[in-house]
Amino acid sequence: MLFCFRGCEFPMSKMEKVVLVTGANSGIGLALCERVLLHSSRIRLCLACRNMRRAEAARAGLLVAHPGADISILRLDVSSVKSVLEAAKEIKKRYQRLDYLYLNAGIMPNPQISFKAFFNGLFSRKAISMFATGEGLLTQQDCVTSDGLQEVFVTNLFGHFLLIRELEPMLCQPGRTSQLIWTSSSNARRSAFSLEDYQHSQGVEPYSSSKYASDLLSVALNRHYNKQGLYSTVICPGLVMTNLTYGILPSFFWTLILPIMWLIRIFTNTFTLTPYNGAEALYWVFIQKPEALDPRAKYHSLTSGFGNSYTEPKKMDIDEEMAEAFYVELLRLENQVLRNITQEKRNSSIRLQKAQRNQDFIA
Ligand SMILES: NC(=O)C1=CN([C@@H]2O[C@H](COP(=O)(O)OP(=O)(O)OC[C@H]3O[C@@H](n4cnc5c(N)ncnc54)[C@H](OP(=O)(O)O)[C@@H]3O)[C@@H](O)[C@H]2O)C=CC1
Ligand SMILES: CC(C)CCC[C@@H](C)[C@H]1CC[C@H]2C3=C(CC[C@]12C)[C@@]1(C)CCC(=O)[C@@H](C)[C@@H]1CC3
Repeated sequence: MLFCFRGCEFPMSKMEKVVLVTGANSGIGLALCERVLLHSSRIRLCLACRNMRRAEAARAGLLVAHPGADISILRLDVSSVKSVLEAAKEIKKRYQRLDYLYLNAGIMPNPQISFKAFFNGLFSRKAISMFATGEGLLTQQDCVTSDGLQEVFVTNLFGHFLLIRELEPMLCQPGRTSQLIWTSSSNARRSAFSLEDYQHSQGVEPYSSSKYASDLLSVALNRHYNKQGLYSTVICPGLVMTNLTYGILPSFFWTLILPIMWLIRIFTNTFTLTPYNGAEALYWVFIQKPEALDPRAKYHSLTSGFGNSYTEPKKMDIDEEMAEAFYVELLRLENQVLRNITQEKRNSSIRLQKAQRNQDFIA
């Protein structure tokens, strides 16, 4: 099918926008896919997930409601450098453009609630903000990946950074804009982050640190890439019932206290609760002109006491110099991991040659 555009004819497929969502097989990512498909049938959607069985199930579910939609799946484990490099290669092979890259995959491993802090906070002036941000209530236990990186840092931030860097030529094309949209959090806190330990190997709040890191990085990316037509935005989905929150407290408990949470919603509009409501700001950003978005604002999904969803920007607590210094550190780390991968490849090819020689000798 041909489509007329400014006097020249392009095949329709070239006009379709490409949307890639990491961690798209459940929760907020999946709800976003649903909303994007409801908005337009003329998009090419790619679900980038670490588990192909779950990805296929999500794709099948979306196709039931949107038969004929262009939905593909891609293997991507953002915590593995090798997987990110392979996925980037595959994306470049599959698509000629990338209009929206949703950096949504995220983890909060082994969360522990401080009930003492919760009850102290409940009877203080900070009660509302405690419910909105979860500040001081949660700690996590992190671990180190086979690449030698802190798991929360690499999953929530660095794997995505590598992906952006690998896809740079696709994302920065003349005469066209592309958008990066980070699923950050109101739990992001400056005091949980330190430039000296940006992977948060020493602390107990890697989640908060990684989300603050994504806020910093987004500001730096805008500084470096806006001129090339690439725009970065951070959003917070609010408190949403997903596998992530079911890791904090069991799902039956959340269901049990649902009436209490509806009540709390009267005081804080951050209890979006459903993935559909949580995806509000991610979708809102999708339908905006990227140039019109504030690079220093976080866009929050909010839901009123009556259940109406809307998006509101709030200025972030970001220092430009710190954002820049962090960006430089990430570039350094990128160099280091890429060098390691090259070395590993060299070593394995030497091992292969050795094995071949041994084989020839035995034979
Ligand atoms: N729920 C909430 O209240 C809030 C969530 N967020 C953020 O929203 C984002 C989505 O989380 P949410 O929908 O809540 O939770 P889910 O657990 O439902 O979704 C997380 C998604 O990320 C994927 N994922 C995790 N690790 C990796 C990895 N290494 N490589 C690729 N994919 C991975 C998961 O895949 P798999 O199914 O295989 O585990 C899943 O698809 C996260 O970044 C989270 O931090 C922010 C604020 C509040
Ligand atoms: C609501 C109940 C009566 C009691 C629940 C207490 C806590 C377990 C929650 C209160 C605020 C919640 C919260 C989060 C997790 C669960 C709470 C601490 C998050 C930190 C989850 C992940 C995010 O990214 C944040 C936006 C959430 C902020 C609020």
